[in-house]
Amino acid sequence: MAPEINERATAVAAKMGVNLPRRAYVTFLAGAGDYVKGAVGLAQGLRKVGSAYPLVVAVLPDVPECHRRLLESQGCIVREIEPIHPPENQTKFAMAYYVINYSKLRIWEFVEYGKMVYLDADIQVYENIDELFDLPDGHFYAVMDCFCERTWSHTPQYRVGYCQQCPERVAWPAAELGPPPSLYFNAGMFVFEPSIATADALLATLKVTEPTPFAEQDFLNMFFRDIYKPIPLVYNLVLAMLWRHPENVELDKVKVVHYCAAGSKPWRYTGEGENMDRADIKELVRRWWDVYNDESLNYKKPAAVLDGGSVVAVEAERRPFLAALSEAGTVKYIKAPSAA
Ligand SMILES: O=c1ccn([C@@H]2O[C@H](COP(=O)(O)OP(=O)(O)O)[C@@H](O)[C@H]2O)c(=O)[nH]1
Ligand SMILES: OC[C@H]1O[C@H](O[C@@H]2[C@@H](O)[C@H](O)[C@@H](O)[C@H](O)[C@@H]2O)[C@H](O)[C@@H](O)[C@H]1O
Ligand SMILES: [Mn+2]
Repeated sequence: MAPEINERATAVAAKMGVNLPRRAYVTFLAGAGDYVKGAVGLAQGLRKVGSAYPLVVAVLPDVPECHRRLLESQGCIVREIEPIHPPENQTKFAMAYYVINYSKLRIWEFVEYGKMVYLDADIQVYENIDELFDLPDGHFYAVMDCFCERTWSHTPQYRVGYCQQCPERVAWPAAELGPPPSLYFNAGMFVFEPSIATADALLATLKVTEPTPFAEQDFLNMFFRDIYKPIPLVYNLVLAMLWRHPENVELDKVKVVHYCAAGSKPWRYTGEGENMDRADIKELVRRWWDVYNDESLNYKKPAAVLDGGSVVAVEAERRPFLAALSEAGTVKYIKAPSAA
């Protein structure tokens, strides 16, 4: 079912006193730069795989009007969020711009949705992953990260060569360093349940938590440690896995690709940078551009539009689902507007 119909079905069902669990994908956009291409590509990718749920884009105030209109023209639901700044301190973030990523935490306030799947804007979805919404409530689902890239050089695990992706390669030196680190997820993709109580607890805890190099990713790992459940790597292929742990990757089974390795953002890709001249990276970048450039994936206005609270369907697009609702008198068919 197209996301718009799903949205409207939920709205109509709610009017009938039936509460369908509202579900949506959500991404985060900051600044006036080129990450908007990532968000547009993600909207098209989700459409290409037939996702039943809409894409919400949480935008910081510095996202320009033209980028918001562009996202809406691609069927996205644009929601402005207030920035979140971490406590002042001298932390050197792994990437200076990571400081803006704390604002991602605002998505817990999107309580009009019962369950959401967060995806970074540098992620692309190549196979339908709607099944993630059916994972049992009460847990935080995400894919385990890798500690082998230089971005981890500040950590003890990097220094001793330990990685959770292959704990048998170098055993954790418990005698010297105490218990091994808990399972740690990449925060570019996760399944969560919005809640004001959780949003308040996140903000209150952040106020008294020292920022660390991986910013909100470190913070989320600390906050959700007790309910974190790893999900298969097919849901978030952190590109470095291709050269750090190829034995853990079956590329033809991967559903979601996360272009987070330095130099791999498709809209900035030049082929320069470590590992960027690999054939698999070139192919994944090409696939991203195939979706981004596919005009047939552009958003088409839905057949059913809300008109002052009731669902009005355009005759030309009589759809079984809407026809059923029209029997129930909840949908009124109107003549298809003549082509402008
Ligand atoms: O200038 C920026 C930088 C980051 N982001 C958002 O913040 C997310 C996290 O940053 P990034 O993906 O670059 O981090 P990485 O996964 O590469 O470490 C991005 O995917 C975007 O959704 C953004 O919108 N504008
Ligand atoms: O703000 C911290 C960011 O931390 C994560 O990115 C990292 C992490 O994956 C490392 O393991 C990689 O080595 C590194 O390349 C990559 O950038 C998230 O993808 C991103 O959404 C965001 O939370
Ligand atoms: Mn990312």
